Parts: sequence; structure tokens; C-alpha cells
Amino acid sequence: MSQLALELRDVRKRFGNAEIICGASLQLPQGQRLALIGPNGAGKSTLFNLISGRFPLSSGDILLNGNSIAGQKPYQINRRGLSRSFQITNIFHRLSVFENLRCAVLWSLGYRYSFWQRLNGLQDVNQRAEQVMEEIGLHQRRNVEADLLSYAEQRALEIGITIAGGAQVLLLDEPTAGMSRSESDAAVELIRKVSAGKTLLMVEHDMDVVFGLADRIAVLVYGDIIACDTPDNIRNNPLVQQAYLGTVETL
Ligand SMILES: Nc1ncnc2c1ncn2[C@@H]1O[C@H](COP(=O)(O)OP(=O)(O)OP(=O)(O)O)[C@@H](O)[C@H]1O
Repeated sequence: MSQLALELRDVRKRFGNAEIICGASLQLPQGQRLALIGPNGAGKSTLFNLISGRFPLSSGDILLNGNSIAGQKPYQINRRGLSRSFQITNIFHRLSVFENLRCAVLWSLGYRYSFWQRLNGLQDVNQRAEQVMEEIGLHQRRNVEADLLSYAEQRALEIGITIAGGAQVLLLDEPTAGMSRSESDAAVELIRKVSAGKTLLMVEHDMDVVFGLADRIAVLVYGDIIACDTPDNIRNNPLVQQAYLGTVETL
């Protein structure tokens, strides 16, 4: 079996008396794309917040490349190679596309923003920002303020910010939310490209995106992972149809 990029061991999260994540276990081998689906309120965002270190675990463990990251701060987890995008855009709206990417590269290298004045001299940082800009297809929008980009371009920039530091494990939170069909198709191609050879975990509601991208799909219902399997097996799983999707036609 290939090495695990991410592993959840009996992860639990309680808010007061309510247990929101009820003993989730999951194994994500390196290089796989896994989509996490589930009805509203199932706990998908909570699970993402636990993995990326925004919320502490109530119990259980999370391992990144075989090492526990439980109790670590988001920036520490990021430095260990896990990068997360946000459903709500995480960009500096008054900065240009290039400047946003340069910030992301700098941050991932541990520079502070006070190094701003010397940025033009940082060859490697600038080169990496240029490379990411090319990769996400925004090179022709290099000097445009992020605020002036279309929504789909902003989401692409957000993906660029997520990959800028070269993380090998990517968490994408609803990367196509709010997009038209054609924008969403383009986003799928972009995600496929930037995640090639990396490990991807994404929360996504759009089933075309999920089935188009995922090697495996995990289904979360009331904080419990009721199935984790290939898209075909998930499509045909009666428990999934009954518990989450309701009807056979939905998939
Ligand atoms: N900080 C918090 N304090 C208390 N309850 C919370 C907190 N965050 C989330 N919850 C509760 O946890 C449950 C799961 O929420 P979560 O946002 O993780 O679900 P989700 O699957 O991401 O939903 P959606 O698909 O609608 O985004 C909900 O009942 C929510 O009210």
C-alpha cells in the first residue's frame, strides 16, 4: 500500500454537549484525490477545521505523512506541507494578482510582510510567483487588482495562493461554489492540473465536480463517515443513497 498522506484516527469534536464529529476515521494515500460529501450540517467544514488546525480535537488523532499534527497551529501544519483554501476568498483585494501570489510564497517560506520593501530583490520568490501565475492561467492579469477580477478568476487566484508554497497535501473548500457550469468545468481542469502528483481532499456539493475529479469519495452524515469508496461504488451504495442522497437518480 502506498504511504498515507493523511490519516484520521477516531476523530471526535464536541461543541458543548453536542458531538459534531463522532469518531471519524479516514486514510488518504499520497497522490489520491478524495472528495468529502454530505448533507448540510453533516460536519464537513468542522472536519476541515480540525485537519487544518483551526479547531482543536476533542479526542482522536490526525497524522500528516505519518506524523501527528494534533494540537498544532494552522501555520505549523501549513509548514509541514498541508495547505488549505477557503470557501470565502482568502485574497488581498487591493493587491494585484502577482502581489497576492508573492505574499503567499513569502508567507510559506516564513518571511514576514515587513520584508515588503526588499521584495524585488527576492529572485526565487518572484520566480515562484510567476510560475504559479502561469499555472493558474492568470499571467495576462498579472497587474490587475484582485478586486477587479471576475469571481471565477478570484477563485483561481485563491487556488494559486493555496499551491504557492508547494504543499503536497491540498484541502479545497467548495472550490466551484457559486460558479456557472462552464466556469466550474474550467475550475475542474485547473484543479486536476495543479493537484497532479499531489494529494487532494476537497469538500464539494457539485456532484459533477465530485465525480469528475475524485478517485474516492467519503460520505459524512451526522459527523460519521458512513462510506469511503470509489465513485462507482459510492453511486451504487444503498446506504449512501438512503442516508444522504435520498434517491437513486441524484447520483
Ligand atoms: N463553532 C461552533 N460551535 C457550535 N456548533 C458548531 C460550530 N461550528 C459548527 N457547528 C455545528 O456543527 C454542525 C456541522 O456544521 P458544519 O458547518 O461543519 O457542517 P457542513 O457539513 O460543513 O455544512 P454545510 O454543507 O452547510 O457547509 C452544525 O450543526 C453546526 O451548527
